[in-house]
Amino acid sequence: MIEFKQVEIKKGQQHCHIQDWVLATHQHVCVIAGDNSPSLIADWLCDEAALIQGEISGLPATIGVVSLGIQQQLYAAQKAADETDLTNEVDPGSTVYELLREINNDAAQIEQAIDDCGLSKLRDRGFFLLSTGETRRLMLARAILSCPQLLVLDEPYAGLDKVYQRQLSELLVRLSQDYQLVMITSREQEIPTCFTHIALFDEQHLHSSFAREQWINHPLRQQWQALAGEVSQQVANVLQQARCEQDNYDPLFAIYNGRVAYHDGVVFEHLNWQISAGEHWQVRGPNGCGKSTLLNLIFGDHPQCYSNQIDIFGHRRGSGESIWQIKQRIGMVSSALHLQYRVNVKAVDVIISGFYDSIGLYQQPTVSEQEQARQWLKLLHMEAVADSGFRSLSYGQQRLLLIARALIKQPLILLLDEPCQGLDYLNRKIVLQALSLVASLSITQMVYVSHHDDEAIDGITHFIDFIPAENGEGYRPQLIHP
Ligand SMILES: Nc1ncnc2c1ncn2[C@@H]1O[C@H](COP(=O)(O)OP(=O)(O)OP(=O)(O)O)[C@@H](O)[C@H]1O
Repeated sequence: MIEFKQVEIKKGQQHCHIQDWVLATHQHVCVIAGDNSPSLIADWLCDEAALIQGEISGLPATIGVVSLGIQQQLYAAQKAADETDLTNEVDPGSTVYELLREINNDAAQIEQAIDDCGLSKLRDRGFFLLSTGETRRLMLARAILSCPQLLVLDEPYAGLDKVYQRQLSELLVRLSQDYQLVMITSREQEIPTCFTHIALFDEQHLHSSFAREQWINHPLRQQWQALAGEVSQQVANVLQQARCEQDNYDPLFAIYNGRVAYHDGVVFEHLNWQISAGEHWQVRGPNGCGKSTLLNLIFGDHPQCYSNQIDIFGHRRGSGESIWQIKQRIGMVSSALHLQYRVNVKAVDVIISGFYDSIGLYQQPTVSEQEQARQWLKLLHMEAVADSGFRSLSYGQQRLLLIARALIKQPLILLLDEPCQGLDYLNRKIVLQALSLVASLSITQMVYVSHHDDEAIDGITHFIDFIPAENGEGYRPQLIHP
């Protein structure tokens, strides 16, 4: 059995306190939290956080960890190995197969992990080219290949499409027969049957642990739900008050016969779509169908922007428009942006950087910009970390800052590519309810991506579904609207 006694784990400004916690060998524990503190356990297991007090005993010799923190580590290692700055080429990163072999050389075990995690078509694809869900599946395969006795999974469902969510649940049930599982999750709908116990964390402390059946009526759950309603309303109020006169465009964006393809095949084609005034859209479809690609075509960051016929805010893309003026009217939150945001500027400056569309802050902000950023920190209950470095914060706190960064400039279009990834139970509820208010009050127009049914945003009535093409080559869009 694993035992925590008077433990305090610390990383930067984050703490996790566990007075007394015993995980019996037969228990599979699901951790739910009102903050990101339990992620520090995963961080400590990867030498990314320090045990500054107490004792943790009974840990097995091999432990596998899947977390967004570990993914950031691998991204940093791959970037460090990237020497293309010298050669002026784009580095795809190590291939999926190389990254699996790095963990375990046994060919049969690698094949099993490839099969379990749906990586067979991706074995030769470079790390930097993988989509969000493809990267998550790679991280899971690496953890399984370490043959762990204990598997710690921090938000393993984040980024997985519906098919792989189901496959992961089945896989966890199978793995639970051989390994002990600890899963940190903000998604109560997605707790596989093999989890027998729940541990609740609140305000950086282990609050309680109990049998799974007691969760649904737990008082803390009701309390969090009420709090989420209150805070999300405050967020919507601030956005509504700050609203100023903006130019009107109709449509805001249009793409004609859109197509994206690489040397190894088509991602999607035949996309005729526009965002008309007042519409909010959700883009749906399996991992790798081109959702993030489409959002990057809107944002202007995709290399195939100019081989497509695109109109944005009344300009034909590529007709001499100022890309910065266009970007100023678009807010973006995505995992790719999160991974690229590797500078260690102060939390308050991360929010201000939204005004300048920069990663980091290189200009002297105005007094009004500074005041607005402070107001956001207050709303997010993050005033205490205003001057802390971005990198010293938890993944979820970083994500909240990036959401505020996208909203602060009152964009005409808000691109939200799985915005809730990494948020804890409470903040996920706050962000989703706030976005529902933002959509129904038409404060900005949204293009939203999520794979999770419980992350629906009220007010979104228009959908693009990417479905596999009949000829087996890539995906075809299907537009659904009232
Ligand atoms: N340079 C490239 N060469 C080949 N394939 C690429 C390249 N860049 C991206 N891809 C592939 O394009 C596909 C679309 O990627 P995209 O990130 O848009 O998918 P997605 O629908 O957002 O997926 P997810 O649900 O996992 O986030 C992926 O299969 C990705 O691996």
